[in-house]
Amino acid sequence: MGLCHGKPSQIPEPEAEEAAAAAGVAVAGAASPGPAAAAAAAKPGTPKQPKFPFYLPSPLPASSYKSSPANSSVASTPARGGLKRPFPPPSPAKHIRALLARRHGSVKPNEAPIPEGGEAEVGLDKGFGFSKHFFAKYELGDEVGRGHFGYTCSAKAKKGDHKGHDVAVKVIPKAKMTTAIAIEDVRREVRILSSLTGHSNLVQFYDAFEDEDNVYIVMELCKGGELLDRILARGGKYSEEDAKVVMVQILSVVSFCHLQGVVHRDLKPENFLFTSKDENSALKVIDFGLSDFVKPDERLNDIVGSAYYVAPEVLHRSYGTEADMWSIGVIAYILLCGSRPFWARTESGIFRAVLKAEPSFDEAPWPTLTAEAKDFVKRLLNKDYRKRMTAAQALSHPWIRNSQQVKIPLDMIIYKLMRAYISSSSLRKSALRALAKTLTANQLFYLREQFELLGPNKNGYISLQNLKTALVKNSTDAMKDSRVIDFVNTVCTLQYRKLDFEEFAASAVSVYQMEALETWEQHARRAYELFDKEGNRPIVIEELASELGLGPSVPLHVVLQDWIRHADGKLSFLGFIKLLHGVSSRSIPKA
Ligand SMILES: Nc1ncnc2c1ncn2[C@@H]1O[C@H](COP(=O)(O)OP(=O)(O)OP(=O)(O)O)[C@@H](O)[C@H]1O
Ligand SMILES: [Ca+2]
Ligand SMILES: [Ca+2]
Repeated sequence: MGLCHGKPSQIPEPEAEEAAAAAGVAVAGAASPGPAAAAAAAKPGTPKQPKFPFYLPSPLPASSYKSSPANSSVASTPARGGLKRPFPPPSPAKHIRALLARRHGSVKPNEAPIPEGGEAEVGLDKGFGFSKHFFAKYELGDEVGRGHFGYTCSAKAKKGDHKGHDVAVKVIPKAKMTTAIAIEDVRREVRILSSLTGHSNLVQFYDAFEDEDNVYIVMELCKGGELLDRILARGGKYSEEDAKVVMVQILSVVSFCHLQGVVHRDLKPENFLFTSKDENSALKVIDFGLSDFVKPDERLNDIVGSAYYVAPEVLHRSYGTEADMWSIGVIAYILLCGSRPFWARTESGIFRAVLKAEPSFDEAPWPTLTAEAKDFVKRLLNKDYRKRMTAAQALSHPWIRNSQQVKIPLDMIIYKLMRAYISSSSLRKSALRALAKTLTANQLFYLREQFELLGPNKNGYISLQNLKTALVKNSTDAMKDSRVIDFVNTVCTLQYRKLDFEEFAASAVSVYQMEALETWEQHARRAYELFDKEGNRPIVIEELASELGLGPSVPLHVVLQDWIRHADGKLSFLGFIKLLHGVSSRSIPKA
């Protein structure tokens, strides 16, 4: 395989960055990050950041970034304390050090060589059960890219279905698989990539091979380079219209993965490739090396991903598919303004910014961008994952929907919300029904699309069985591994009457997401008025306590006195809001 071998494509970052890293970066008002993040960030210093060929070489001190055209519009999270520090343009993101430590058995800077052999490897089974005949079927060509775990070459198929065609081969050296976790990750990467099929924005998997030295993942060759290249080639910024074209493709494939129960966990511009050099070329997601299966009601806890793109709840070690939506928010922010929303010179500084700092929307070009673009990004970069848009909701957002032809996909959040609704008391149901009556046309658009996807009968009703039918229509092999179907079965077996659109809307509205709206107060007040007219009634304290999951140790009369109106014993506005949230709000701490 003489043609395709590792070439040193990564050059260290400017020294100025390292010096600042050693000095540490101040994030105004930064409280200490969660214990997990603190542990991950415990080591001082930052590994050398690889430099991208398009990255403007800057031997100048950090302050002179300002004069660089690529940085003229930078926003600065750490600058909130007073010091203005424009950000350098995006560069390839490093994986989180805690993740690398887990995989390689010790904390090492990104670029440190992985020891070949050694104690950690004793007894590791590096057999994958893949065919051993890669070189009989393919002729390896030039290297087309590389990452931390492997390098990718073009290759020509010598026989089989793709005979004569160029393909891409990701070569993952077994010498790099020094822990059982690292091996398991490669197994999962192949399993996920091979089971997710049929989406036009997902790189097509063909085959997997292995020999003594490597695993070879054969897939469709994308000839158009990484999204990061194009962002940098454009000097960092996309027009809103161009950014939407990129966003639609990202959201479409990510919504597909999420419905299948796969969370990517490493969404960043380096992991999206264009199929050709053409301006309008399709975009494909690659690199499922950190992906995992996740059930809709499951929380993952390993710290995984790349620092600039990692969601706050990942650092808190409790997350699901919403973590990918945060990363998409970071990508959208970068596309629109050319700089990273959360930036610092050290990993721990980035984590502090992610956990505590609000990205700037005040500096150029934000004031010149549409209110809808800003709203779109803000609703992805919400630190509370429960308030963040899902991929299907983001596709329904007016910023996207008003100018792009998009097919709204089925959204698993609907299933989760419906399950909670069905097991709620009739009092909470009527509170939600009042809230649903205040929904705006935009919000109703998304819900109507979801209702249609569930296949209502000619009288306009759906039964819980429709939830299963709709999901099965959209399933791939990945769903078997993710056990999404098991979750949906638990919803379908609940006993409940058929729902018309009005009740469906009440069952599928997310109170948390509505709280994130600027107009929330108006929605809530209006809904309370409606509820007061139609659903409010005198409350027995014990009933309310059980509705809200308050245990016997809680002094009910003290806690609940603000939630009940003294004049008539009915729910107060505060009580109404508590009721809307229901029991689940008590089990999850506020972010
Ligand atoms: N199908 C493909 N067609 C063309 N180039 C590809 C393809 N797959 C990967 N590449 C190139 O190889 C690079 C490395 O691939 P990949 O991201 O899968 O490796 P990795 O080692 O897991 O990366 P990371 O360090 O991000 O974890 C990509 O960034 C891209 O430039
Ligand atoms: Ca990658
Ligand atoms: Ca990877």
